[in-house]
Amino acid sequence: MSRPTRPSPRPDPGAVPAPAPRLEVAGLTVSFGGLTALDGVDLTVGDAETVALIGPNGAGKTTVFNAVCGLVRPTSGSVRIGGAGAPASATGLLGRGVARTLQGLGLFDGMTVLENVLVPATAARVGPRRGARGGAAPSEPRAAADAVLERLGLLDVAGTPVEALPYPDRKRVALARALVTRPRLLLLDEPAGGLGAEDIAALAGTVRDVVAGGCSVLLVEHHVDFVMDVADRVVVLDFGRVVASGTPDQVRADPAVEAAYLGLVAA
Ligand SMILES: Nc1ncnc2c1ncn2[C@@H]1O[C@H](COP(=O)(O)OP(=O)(O)OP(=O)(O)O)[C@@H](O)[C@H]1O
Repeated sequence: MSRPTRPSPRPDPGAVPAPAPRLEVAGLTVSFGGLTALDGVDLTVGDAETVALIGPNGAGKTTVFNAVCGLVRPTSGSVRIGGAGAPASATGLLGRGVARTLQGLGLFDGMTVLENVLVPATAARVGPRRGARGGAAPSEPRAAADAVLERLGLLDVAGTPVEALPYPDRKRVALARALVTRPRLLLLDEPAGGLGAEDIAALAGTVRDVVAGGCSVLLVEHHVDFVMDVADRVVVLDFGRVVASGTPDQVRADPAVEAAYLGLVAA
């Protein structure tokens, strides 16, 4: 005897749809000629969440960032920021509330600390889509720049040419330049690289403050202790594939991660 079929539930027309994740990467594959740099990567970053992307050199971490920023085109798969496709320009990213720091810092030598930080603050104000991300574009670039320099302890060197500063201070300038636009999604490429223990502890505090303010963070980092300290979730890449993901404790205990990465770091 066949069972009576249960009517499928009808969608509730009054239901509020769940908000899209701040960042959703689905099935992302990127090939450079014959080299598959990313192979079906899935990754999400929720509201006010810190996700770390780790893996050995060449695993594909920076390529994920570049795809999120629209700098490399996916061979297949998708990148969605707040539910919409990745913009293809720097001002488009600013308008969507995305900011990024670079491994190589990318500061403008010959310009002061303040001038460096004013560049995106001004662009966020005059960009074509200001306010499109929900209204956080700084209304007054100078005030926004001063506020972020004070927050990061850089006010005293605001008038100093960036190239005259020691490396840890230049790294903080790069972070200030990203934070001045009050991003909703912050991409940090090796933020702890080249820093000593004291600066790494300060950086961890800044990341926590930023997240407490509602920003989501995706970071690429080789400094495992820093990652385990600040990340809510960790995604491990190896040869362009996700080999593990979970809380820091889950990932630390995963033998595949030990084999692919953590063992190498400890060695
Ligand atoms: N524009 C490009 N053209 C050709 N190959 C590239 C390009 N960008 C990256 N690759 C290759 O793609 C692979 C992934 O590189 P990617 O820089 O994303 O790795 P990564 O995990 O960020 O490494 P690292 O930790 O050293 O920064 C590497 O084999 C790299 O040589």
